[in-house]
Amino acid sequence: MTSLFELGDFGEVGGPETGPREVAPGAWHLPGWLTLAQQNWVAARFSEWASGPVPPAAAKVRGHEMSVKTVCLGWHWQPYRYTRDATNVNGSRVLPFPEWMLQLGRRALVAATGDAHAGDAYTPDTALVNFYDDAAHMGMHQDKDERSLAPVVSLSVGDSCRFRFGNPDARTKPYVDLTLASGDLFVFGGASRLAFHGVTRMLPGTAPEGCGLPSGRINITMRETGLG
Ligand SMILES: O=C(O)CCC(=O)C(=O)O
Ligand SMILES: [Fe+2]
Repeated sequence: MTSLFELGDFGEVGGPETGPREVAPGAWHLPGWLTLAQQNWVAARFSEWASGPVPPAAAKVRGHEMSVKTVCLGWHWQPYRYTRDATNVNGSRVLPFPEWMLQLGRRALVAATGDAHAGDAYTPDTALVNFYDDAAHMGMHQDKDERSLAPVVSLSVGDSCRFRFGNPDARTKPYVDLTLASGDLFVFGGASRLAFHGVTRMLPGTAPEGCGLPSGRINITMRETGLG
C-alpha cells in the first residue's frame, strides 16, 4: 500500500496565504492541509474501517440517536466513556489505532503551531471517525471524556460543513463559525481544549472531484484518552 506520506506535501493545497489561522487561543484552522491524493487515501481507509469488526453506528445520547454514524479506532467511544469493545454496537473489539495516524497527528501539531517539537510527546490512541450525510449535524459539546488534555486533531474529507467553535465556559457566544472543507485540518488544545464546538449544517454538493467521497463527509478526530 502506498504511504500517505508519499502523496504530496502537507499544506501544499492551502498554501502559506491561507493558514494556519488561530481562531481562538490554542485552536488553529489549516485549510487544504491534505492534498487531494491524501484525501482520497483517507477515504479508502474509511471504507476499510467501515467494513471492519464494528460498523459505523449512531450513538444514543439521552435516548436520541445522533445523526452522525461513528466508527472508532484504538478505543471505542460511547456516551460518555471509552471501552475497547463496542458494547453499544455489536460487542466486538475496535480496530487498532494506526501508526500512520499517530505520525499524522504529530505532523498536524507541528503544522498548526509552527513549533517543530509540538508533536514530540503526542500519543493519540483513539480516533472517532464520523460520517455525515446531507442532513447530519452535531450539537455544541465538549470533548471531555479523555483523561489527557493533549490536543484534538481533526481532519475532514468530502462535503464541506459549517463548524462552530466556541469557548470552554458555555455553548453560547463567543464563538466563530467557519467552513471545514475537504482536506482541512483543525487542531484544538491548550486554552481551547475544552471549548464547546459543533457542526451546524452540511453543505451538500461541495466535495471536490477526486477526493474519494462524492457525497457526505468524513471527519476524523484523534485524541489521547489517557487510559494507558
Ligand atoms: O465533525 C467535526 O468536525 C467535529 C466532530 C466532533 O466534534 C466530535 O466527533 O467530537
Ligand atoms: Fe467534538
